[in-house]
Amino acid sequence: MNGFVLAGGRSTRMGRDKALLPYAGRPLIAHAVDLLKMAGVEPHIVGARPDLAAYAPVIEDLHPGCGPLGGIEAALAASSSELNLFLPVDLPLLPAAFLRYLLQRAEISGADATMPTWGGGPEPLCAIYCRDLLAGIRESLASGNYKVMHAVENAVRPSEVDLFSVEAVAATRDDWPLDPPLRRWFQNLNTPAELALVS
Ligand SMILES: Nc1nc2c(ncn2[C@@H]2O[C@H](COP(=O)(O)OP(=O)(O)OP(=O)(O)O)[C@@H](O)[C@H]2O)c(=O)[nH]1
Repeated sequence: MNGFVLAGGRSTRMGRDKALLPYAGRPLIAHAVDLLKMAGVEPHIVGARPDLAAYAPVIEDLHPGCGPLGGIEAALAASSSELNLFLPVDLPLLPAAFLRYLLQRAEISGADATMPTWGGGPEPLCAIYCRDLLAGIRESLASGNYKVMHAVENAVRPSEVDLFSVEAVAATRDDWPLDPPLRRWFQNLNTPAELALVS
């Protein structure tokens, strides 16, 4: 299975490139690529980032400037896998055990999209998408709608989206790590203040 770190963002809120931002002594991109490897998927980086090629093969967006949806399009277009795991570059506290669960869940359910919700909201950049979503995603891009959630809903029938609550699943599992605590797993680092909170 292929895994993709979305790394083509502009990091305007952080004020410096998030992919190369040091966290626990290593750049965020290194954490994200290692997370994919620990989950057992083949890592790739998506975005106009030839400077990150030492970490994993880089795939450039086919339609730059469309945000993460442009990265998802390029990844699905290049992928040889039926199922594809996506991760943003700025979630260093997410445990590999959760990604392994996500993969297992997608393989068992056969859903076209497998997506966690956390704190009541969907996490469409930390999700598994079937390659067949490409056509629907391209329709959204062509119509100028770059919202990932909208594009996924457009690309699949609701019955084919497996949207599940991380908190509800966590309550049933005793093999998920307690450190970092669940409330921090999806804490993405958008601003210097958010970075300071986890440093
Ligand atoms: N491939 C690709 N990835 C993107 C693009 N825009 C954002 N991303 C990635 O998507 C994830 C979430 O992006 P955000 O943090 O919301 O956006 P950002 O542009 O990095 O940061 P801001 O400029 O502060 O909004 C990050 O991992 C980004 O690197 C894009 O145009 N192409």
